[in-house]
Amino acid sequence: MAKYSRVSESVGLITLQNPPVNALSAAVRQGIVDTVERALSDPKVKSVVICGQNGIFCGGADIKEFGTNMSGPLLVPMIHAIEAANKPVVAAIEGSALGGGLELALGCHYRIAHSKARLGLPEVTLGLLPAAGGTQRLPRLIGVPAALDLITTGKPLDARRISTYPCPRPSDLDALFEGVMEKVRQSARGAIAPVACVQAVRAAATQPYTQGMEREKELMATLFTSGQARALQYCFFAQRAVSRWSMPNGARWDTSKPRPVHKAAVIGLGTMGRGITVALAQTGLSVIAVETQEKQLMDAKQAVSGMLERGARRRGVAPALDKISYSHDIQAVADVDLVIEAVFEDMGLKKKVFQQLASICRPGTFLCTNTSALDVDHLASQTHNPELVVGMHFFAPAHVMKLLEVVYGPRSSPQAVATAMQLGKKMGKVSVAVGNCPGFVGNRMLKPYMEQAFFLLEEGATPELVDRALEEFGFPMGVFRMSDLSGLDVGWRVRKGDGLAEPGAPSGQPARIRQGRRYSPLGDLLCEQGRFGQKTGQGWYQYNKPGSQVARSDPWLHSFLEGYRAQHGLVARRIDNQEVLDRCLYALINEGFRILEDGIAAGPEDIDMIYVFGYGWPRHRGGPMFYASMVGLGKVLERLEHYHQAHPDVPYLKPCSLLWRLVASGSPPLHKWREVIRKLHSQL
Ligand SMILES: CCCCCC/C=C/CC(=O)SCCNC(=O)CCNC(=O)[C@H](O)C(C)(C)COP(=O)(O)OP(=O)(O)OC[C@H]1O[C@@H](n2cnc3c(N)ncnc32)[C@H](O)[C@@H]1OP(=O)(O)O
Repeated sequence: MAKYSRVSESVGLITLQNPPVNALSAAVRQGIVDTVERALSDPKVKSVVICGQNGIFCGGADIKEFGTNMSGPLLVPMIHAIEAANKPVVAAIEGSALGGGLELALGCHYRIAHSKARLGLPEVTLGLLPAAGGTQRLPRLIGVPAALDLITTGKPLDARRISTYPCPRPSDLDALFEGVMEKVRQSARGAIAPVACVQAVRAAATQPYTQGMEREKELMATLFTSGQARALQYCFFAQRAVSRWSMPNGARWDTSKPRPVHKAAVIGLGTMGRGITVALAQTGLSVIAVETQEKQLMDAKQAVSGMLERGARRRGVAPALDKISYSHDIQAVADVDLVIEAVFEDMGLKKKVFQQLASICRPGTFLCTNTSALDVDHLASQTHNPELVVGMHFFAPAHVMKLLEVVYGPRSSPQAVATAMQLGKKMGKVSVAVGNCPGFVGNRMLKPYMEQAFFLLEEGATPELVDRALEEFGFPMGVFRMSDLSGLDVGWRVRKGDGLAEPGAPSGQPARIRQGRRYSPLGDLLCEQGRFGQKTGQGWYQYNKPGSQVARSDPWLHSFLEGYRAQHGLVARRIDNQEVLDRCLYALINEGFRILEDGIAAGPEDIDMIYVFGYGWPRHRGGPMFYASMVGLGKVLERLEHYHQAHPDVPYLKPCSLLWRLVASGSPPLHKWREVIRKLHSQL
C-alpha cells in the first residue's frame, strides 16, 4: 500500500498505492509509517520523497472507513513523525492532493506540485474539518485569509507559482474573523462544519500550535459523529451512485453503450432553450439553435452570446460563440445526432414538433424533450422510432443548475438513456435516470409539498411563517418565495390543464373540494388578480417593481387571507414551525416512497440527489429520503398517520404501503431499502 525504493543512491522514494485515488486507508497509513521509518534508519538515504501512483498524489482519508471501527495508525502522529524527521521530506504532487492527502503534504518539509495539480481541503463538504493539522499548518504556510477561504469552502486550487500569491497581511484579525463567520453562517444555512472550520483557524491565528491542535481535535470530535457529517458523506457516494443507473427492464449503465454526440439541436429559444444551448456549446458540441419567430431568434442570439461571453470571462477562456448556428427553419436540424425540444410547455405544440422532427431528422437521431411534467411516452408515440425518445429535464437556469432528470418511457432504448446520461455528464450535470409519470420525480414530489403549504395558509399561517420555517431548516428559499420567483402562473396553467382551476368557482366548502379531495384555490385566486410573483411585482409578497427580487411582506395579502378564511368559514389557529416542517416535508417524503414503490426511481439515492441538486434541499441533511431515515421511519409514519387522521380528505398524507412495509421490517438502513422494494415488486 506504500511502496519503498531507493533512487539515485541517496533518495528514499515512497509511493502511495491504493487505487483509484490512493486514499489513506489503514493499510496505506501503516505503509507510510513503515516506509518512513525505513528511510530514516537507512544511512545511505539523505532525503525522502513521497508521491502517489497513477498520476494522483492522494484523495485524502478513506471515506469508506468513517462509519467503521477505524484501525491502523492515526493521521496526526503519522504526520507529526514526518514533520519531525531529521532528513528532508518532500511531497511530490501530481494530480489531486486533497484532505488528509494535502495535510500529509503540509507535514512534509517541502512540496513540489505539477502545474496541473489540484490542492484542497474538502473536509467541510463532508461535514468535517481538516483535523490532521490542516487548520493549523495551512494558515501558517499561506496566511489566515487564504487558509480560511480554502478550509471553509472546500474548493480546490490549481497549483500556482508562489510569486503569483498575494502577500497575506490581515490588519484587523477580529474584524476579519467576524466577517468570515458572518459570511459562512449565511451561506452555510445551518451547516456546522464551516463554522467549526473558522473556529479552528482562529485558534491557529491566536494560540500557540499545540493549543491550536487541541482545539482542532476537539472540534473534529464533535463533527465526526454528527448527523450532518453522515449526511454529507452519504451525498458524496450517492452523487456517484446515481451514474450507475438501471431500468426496471434490467437495462443498466454497464451493459448499455452510449452513442457519441457531436452535433445537437435545440428547438425553442425561450429561457430554457437558451440555457440548454449555452450548456451544450460550452461542452464543445456544435449546436443548431432553432426558433421559428424571427424577433425571438434575434433576441435569443443576443442573450445566448451574452451568457457565453460572461461565462468565458469568468473561466478565463474564449467564448464558444462559433459553436452555434441559429436558424428559424426547423429543417436545419436534419443532420444532427440529437435534438432537445424546449418549446412552450403545451402537449399540442410539443406533439407537432415531434411529428415534424420524425420526418426531418435522419434515421437514428435521438429525440429528447425538455418537458418538466408531460408524458414522454405520448410524445414518443408521435415518431416512427419511439425507442430513440427520452426526456432531458433541465432546471433553470439550464447552463448553471447541476441537475438533469433523464426520463425513460416504456419504449426508450437503453442506448438512448445511456446517450442522454453521458451527454449530461459531459455538460457537468448530475444526471439521474427516472421513469415516466406526471412530474417525474422532482415535480411530482413538489406537488404534495406545495399543497400542504397552501392548506397551512388556509388554517392560519402566513407565507412569511411557512417560508421562515423552511429556510431555517436549510432551504435557500421557502415555498412561497420560490413560487414568486418561478411565477405563480406556471402552476396555474398546469392546474387548469388538469381541470382543477376554474375561474369563478363557487365560494364556501365546494370551492375547496375538487375531484373528490381537498383543494386550495388560493394560488388561482392570486393569479386571477394578475399576481404572478416577481415578474408582476406582486405575488405572495410585494416587490418594489416588476422584476425586483427583494420580497416584502404584503398587508394586502394578509387581509386577503383573512377575507378568504371568513368567506369559507375557516377559523385561523396558531401554527408553529414544527407543524410546517412535519406537514410539508413528510407529505413530500411520503410521495418519495410512492415513487420508489412505483419503480419510477431505482433507489433512494436518486430521489435525494434530485432534491439536493435541483430543489435546494440542504446537502447537510442528505436529501429527503436520507432525512426520513435519520428522523426514523417509525416517527415519519406516526406523524403522517396523525395528520391524515386530522385531514382525511388529503390523500397525500396517507402513509404509503412501502413506508408501512419498511417499518414492519424493522426500519432497515437506507442502503437496504432496495431489497425490501424488490420483494414488494416481486409480490405484485
Ligand atoms: C477523529 C477521527 C479522525 C479521522 C480523520 C478523518 C480525516 C479526514 C480528512 C480527509 O481526508 S476527508 C476526505 C477528503 N477527501 C475528499 O473529500 C476527496 C474526495 N474525492 C474526490 O474529490 C474525487 O474522488 C477525486 C479525488 C478528485 C478524484 O475524482 P475523479 O472524478 O477522478 O474520481 P471519482 O469518480 O470522484 O472517484 C473514483 C472512485 O474513488 C472513490 N473515492 C474518491 N475519493 C475517495 C476517498 N477519499 N475515500 C474513499 N473513496 C474515494 C469514489 O467514491 C469513486 O468510487 P465509486 O465506486 O465510483 O464511488
